[in-house]
Parts: sequence; structure tokens; C-alpha cells
Amino acid sequence: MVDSWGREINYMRISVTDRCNLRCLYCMPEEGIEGKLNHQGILSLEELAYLTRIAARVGIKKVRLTGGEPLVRRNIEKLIEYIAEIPEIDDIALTTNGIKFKPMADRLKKAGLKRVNFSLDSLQPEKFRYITRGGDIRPVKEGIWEALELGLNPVKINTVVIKGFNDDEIIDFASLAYDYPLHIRFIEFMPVGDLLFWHEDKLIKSREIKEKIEKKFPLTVPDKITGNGPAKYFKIEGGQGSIGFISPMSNHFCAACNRIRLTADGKLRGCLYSKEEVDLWEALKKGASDEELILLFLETINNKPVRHRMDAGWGRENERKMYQIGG
Ligand SMILES: Nc1nc2c(ncn2[C@@H]2O[C@H](COP(=O)(O)OP(=O)(O)OP(=O)(O)O)[C@@H](O)[C@H]2O)c(=O)[nH]1
Ligand SMILES: C[S@@+](CC[C@H](N)C(=O)[O-])C[C@H]1O[C@@H](n2cnc3c(N)ncnc32)[C@H](O)[C@@H]1O
Ligand code: SF4
Ligand code: SF4
Repeated sequence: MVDSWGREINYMRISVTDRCNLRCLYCMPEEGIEGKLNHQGILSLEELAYLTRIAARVGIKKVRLTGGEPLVRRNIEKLIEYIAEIPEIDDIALTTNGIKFKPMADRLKKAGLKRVNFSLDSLQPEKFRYITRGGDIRPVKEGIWEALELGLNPVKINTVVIKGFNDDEIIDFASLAYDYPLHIRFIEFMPVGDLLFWHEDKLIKSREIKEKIEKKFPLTVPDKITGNGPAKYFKIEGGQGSIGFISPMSNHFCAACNRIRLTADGKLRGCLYSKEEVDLWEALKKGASDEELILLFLETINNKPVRHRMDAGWGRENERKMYQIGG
């Protein structure tokens, strides 16, 4: 389905929960959000799958499970199984902090998971503990090796670059892409969520990160890496993986936007930034027909804004946080 700005919308990100087993400084308050969405407040796995079937009828072909932390949602593999049965969907991926991944990996793959993106902002145990407010890096690293072992491909690592925190690790991360078939993506820090940790001085633009990497590793012809997102990829000469840049701040990619978002509480969003939402939960409760649900999807796609306005701030626009909308 093409939106009012001529963009083909074929990608749905599903935030399966707003809960998380970490408390990243830039994402969640220390006390977490337990209780905000109780079990009556979120869609069942069957309802999420049902809505994904409807989404497929308006052109969605790619699905990503995110959150909050998607692997804390009970029986998440069941949802993957349901989605894998939808003939139009040809890509089911996961964005995770990796803490719970290893013991679940085999089940997730058998259910139909094609690939996984891990979020990892430091390779050093103490710094990881600091940014996640207490997380243990070991299971995350084990999860990444397990994903490679199982042949989930490509395996990507998302690293939000924060000045004064992890900019000294850029080369260490890049080296991973040289040594292993890992795709390391450096993400510009965005003023999203409740701005717990955000400050404009902490933003490092992709160009600066790339220049730093190029002093050590020559980056060559852009590679085609499987993906539905906005990352721009480069190959390290002689290396096994790739380096990607996600630049929402310095070079926003909204003109090529292909996505909508479904939240755990059944709201459909056209944009990460815009607060406009359509209430599918309410429609489901009232017994809406498939045709009525399709109309709600079409309304969301038609009303997708042309671009974000993060330069104008987040707080005034948005009450919902990244972990609720599905970062
Ligand atoms: N501005 C903006 N940033 C986004 C959006 N979606 C994701 N991001 C950012 O991009 C990062 C990477 O997202 P992922 O969850 O790995 O998904 P993806 O990049 O679409 O994944 P691939 O299909 O592998 O390309 C997230 O951590 C966010 O910081 C979006 O719609 N708008
Ligand atoms: C909100 S998390 C949800 C999925 C899962 N819990 C994880 O961490 O991968 C998704 C991604 O959003 C990113 N993210 C959250 N806040 C961000 C911000 N202010 N700027 C850039 N990326 C952000 C995280 O680093 C993570 O890679
Ligand atoms: S970025 Fe992901 S892992 Fe970190 S607090 Fe947010 S939802 Fe949890
Ligand atoms: S900010 Fe909105 S329009 Fe821009 S890429 Fe993200 S979802 Fe699409």
C-alpha cells in the first residue's frame, strides 16, 4: 500500500510488551513500568496475530517484534509461529537486548524467526552494567554467538553512540565486524522517550563516527544486507561483517519510510514521532469486522506524516515512550 507521500508501506513493527528486564538510562525510568499495562490491557498473542493477518491484507510483508523487551513476553514463540503461517509475510525479525536469547534461540528459530538484531551499547562489563542499570553482559554475548551458531542471518548489533560514554569504543565495535560475520550499526542518539539521559551534547553524528572508523579500516563499496530499515551499510576491506549507520538526526530517512507500528495495547501508529494513533483494541472489543479493521489500517497509512520533527523536541508532542511505541 502506498501512502499519501508516495511511500510503499510494507513493514510493521510490533511492540509486544512495554516491560523490560533492563533499565537503559536513556530509555526507561529506574523503577520500570511494571503494572502500567496489566494483562487485561494488552492484546493476546492471538489478537496480535489476527491483526497481523489484517495488516498483510493492506500490504505488510515484513514484521519485527520489539518492545520493551520482546523476550519477556510469555510464549512469544507462539506469536512467531502464528505470523510464520501468514503467506504474505516473508520476513520475521526480532530486536532484543539479548539477555534471554540464548536458551530460547532454538525454539524461536524453529517457530519461524529469520533473523535478530541485538542492542548493545558497550562491550565492557562495567559500562554495560552502568548504561543498563545493572545488566550482565555475559548472556548478551552468549546470545550473539548462539545466533551466529544457529545460522540466523544476518546478525546485527545496534549501538547507540553517546558522547562521553561509548565513543571510545567505536573501533572496538568496528573490529567485531572485521573479525566476525556481524553487522554493527551505529545509531545516532535521538531525543525520544522521556529524555531521561538525552542531551544534545551527547549526540555524535554518523559522519564523525564514519571518519573515526576510516582512520583504522578502509570502508568499501556499500553492501546489500538483508533488512527493512534505514541503515546505510559499508564493507570493511577484508572483514567478514559490515558497518552500518542509522542517522535519524543528521540525515533523517523519513522520505524512504516504509513502516507502521502496532503497540501492545492495540494502538496503530503511523510514525515513531507523531502522537496520532488509531485504537484497534477498542475496535476489536466492539467486534469490528475485517473490513472495518482494514479501514483503520488504511486510515493510519494515509495519515502517515511526511517526516519527524525531533529537531523541535519530543516532550510537547509525545506522551508515549520508545519502549511503549516499539523502538
Ligand atoms: N527515526 C526513526 N528511528 C527508528 C525507527 N525505527 C527504528 N529506529 C531506530 O533504528 C534502530 C534500529 O532498529 P531495528 O529495531 O534494529 O530495526 P531496523 O533497523 O528496521 O532493522 P532491519 O530490518 O534489520 O534493517 C532502532 O534502535 C531505533 O533507534 C523509525 O521509524 N524512525
Ligand atoms: C526500545 S528498544 C526495544 C527492543 C529491545 N528491548 C532492545 O533494546 O533491543 C529498541 C532500540 O531502540 C533504541 N533506542 C532507545 N532509545 C533510543 C534513543 N533515544 N535514541 C536512539 N535509539 C534508541 C535502543 O537502543 C534499542 O536498540
Ligand atoms: S533499550 Fe531495550 S533493553 Fe534498554 S530499557 Fe529500553 S526496552 Fe529495555
Ligand atoms: S520518524 Fe516517522 S516518518 Fe520518519 S522514519 Fe520514523 S516512522 Fe518513518
